[in-house]
Amino acid sequence: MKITVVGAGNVGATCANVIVQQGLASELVLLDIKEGVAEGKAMDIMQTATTLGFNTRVIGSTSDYSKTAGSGVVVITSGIPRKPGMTREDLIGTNAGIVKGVADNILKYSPDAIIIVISNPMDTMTYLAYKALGLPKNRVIGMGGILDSSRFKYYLSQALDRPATDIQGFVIGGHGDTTMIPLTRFATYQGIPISTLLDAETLQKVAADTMVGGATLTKLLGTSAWYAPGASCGALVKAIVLDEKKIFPCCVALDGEYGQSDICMGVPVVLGKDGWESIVDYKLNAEEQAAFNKSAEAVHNMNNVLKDMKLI
Ligand SMILES: NC(=O)C1=CN([C@@H]2O[C@H](COP(=O)(O)OP(=O)(O)OC[C@H]3O[C@@H](n4cnc5c(N)ncnc54)[C@H](O)[C@@H]3O)[C@@H](O)[C@H]2O)C=CC1
Ligand SMILES: O=C([O-])CC(=O)C(=O)O
Repeated sequence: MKITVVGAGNVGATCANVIVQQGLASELVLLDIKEGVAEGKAMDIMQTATTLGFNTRVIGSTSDYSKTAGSGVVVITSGIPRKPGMTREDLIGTNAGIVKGVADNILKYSPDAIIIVISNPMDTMTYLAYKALGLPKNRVIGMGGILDSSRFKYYLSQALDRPATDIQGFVIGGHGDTTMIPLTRFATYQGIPISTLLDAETLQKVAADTMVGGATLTKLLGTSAWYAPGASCGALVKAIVLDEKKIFPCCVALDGEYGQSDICMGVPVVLGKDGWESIVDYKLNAEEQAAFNKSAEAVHNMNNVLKDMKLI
């Protein structure tokens, strides 16, 4: 399958590298507006082919969307990242216009593509892509929940002093410092409920650390993270390309599920060749549903900014 990654910065280039190293694409196009950067990174990745043993053709493009024609999956990472002290929501003024322009161009050349949105504020950028493109809802997916869940499992593994790969855990809701919802009740260590292994105070700290996981990295790095975001996107692409039918929390258009409509938010979905194929109902308790509703209110408020910007 031909895959395009728009934005050849930290996240886009990492994501492209993950996709190529796993042999998920026959051809991968990396596109950026910065003259020569996508071409340079594509060439650099291609020069790992003999060492790592892959045969994907990696092509760089400076703003030439004709090179992306016929892509089956398109990942959108274009836009600015936050700096320490900022929220993801602070990026909307710059990134909304960028995402809208990119999405329009992508659709012209790849009308059948499944779109994965990464640019922040991701829930609102996914909603923008969904509304602006008019694609079937299963073909627009925001990446956030899988990353937040990997951070949740990381913090749980630190608290338990056990490997993160032996831990299951999901984060749903918005992809914001205050809107994400680590589902502590559902977290398990090889089938054992984690609530029986860690005290309530530790669990609360794990949830709080998870929610500000991106901000913590931004403070350390001076810009936001890229290895885990790139790997997370790679896992979503893999599930689509290989029609895996795996469950990942992704930001998708809700139509009554989890009590919300006219919004894109993180819920567990089954991913396969058609994009997200169904939403899994975790049957939230009253407290979890209240948190989900509060999260949705904040996301709706951000989505309304798109109307003020006359983008939808
Ligand atoms: N959803 C998630 O979980 C995550 C989202 N992000 C978001 O992803 C975005 C990218 O982050 P980074 O890669 O770290 O930033 P970066 O600054 O390293 O790269 C962004 C790239 O987008 C390019 N770009 C800007 N406007 C463009 C346009 N119109 N067309 C094509 N390319 C364009 C820039 O030239 C730059 O190379 C940010 O908005 C960040 O907040 C980052 C990590 C995780
Ligand atoms: O923290 C940020 O701004 C980037 C992001 O979404 C993440 O790493 O979760």
